[in-house]
Amino acid sequence: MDDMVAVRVEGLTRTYATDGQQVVALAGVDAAFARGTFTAVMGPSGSGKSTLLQTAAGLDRPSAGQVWIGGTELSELSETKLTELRRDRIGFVFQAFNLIGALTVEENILLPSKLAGTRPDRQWVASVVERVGLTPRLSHRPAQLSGGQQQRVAIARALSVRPDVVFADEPTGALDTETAAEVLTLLRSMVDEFGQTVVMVTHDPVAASYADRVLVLADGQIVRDLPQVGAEKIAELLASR
Ligand SMILES: Nc1ncnc2c1ncn2[C@@H]1O[C@H](COP(=O)(O)OP(=O)(O)OP(=O)(O)O)[C@@H](O)[C@H]1O
Repeated sequence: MDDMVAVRVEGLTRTYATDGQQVVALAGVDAAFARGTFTAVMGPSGSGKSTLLQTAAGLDRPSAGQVWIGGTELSELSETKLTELRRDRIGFVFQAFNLIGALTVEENILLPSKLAGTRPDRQWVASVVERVGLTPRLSHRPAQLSGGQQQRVAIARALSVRPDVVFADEPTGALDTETAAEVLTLLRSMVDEFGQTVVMVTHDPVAASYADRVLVLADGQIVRDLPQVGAEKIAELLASR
């Protein structure tokens, strides 16, 4: 496996059986995500974006096809190994922040290392915390923070283990425009300054305009794979389908 590739999926297929009917959520997707890049995954509701993210992140098993995180192929892994891989090598950022209210900001950020029983790289964590602007807030609890600040905690937590990839599912969906721009600028800087890899599902062409690459899904397939073309052009492309 190419060292420059953070995530690769091949023939990724996910079908669901509901009421005796087969729903094809992903219909054989092939894609590679290079290290140090920021990709936006777009497409209409029901096109398979969340399913792509969930299967690529090892949260859900595909019906067929393969996923590699770094050099590791996931289908052979036991549930325990898969859980460890998710914890140690993948960062997650969700629309709803998903922080633990009873823990401080610092404890939330260090939680993945704590769960792994590993010693965090303090210098790395400090530089991430500094970059997201949370150094003065480390002893606060999530409820004492604004939505944008909470999402910055989630970003710092996702990056704390220096993952192979950060998967973000509508990370700005719950934020106002200005706060969303701050969060997207931060994700962008994590890629540019820290060489991290981000794959982000979004409905918002402006959010997608922060990425290097835009993948558009329709009916469980990639129908467009574009370099960054700007928010206006992205909105046009989505409307033309
Ligand atoms: N657990 C499930 N059981 C049955 N069908 C499902 C399940 N999860 C997803 N699907 C179906 O798979 C298809 C793709 O869903 P998915 O959530 O990946 O789309 P999406 O592009 O993320 O949509 P949205 O933008 O609305 O979140 C849809 O037709 C959906 O109804």
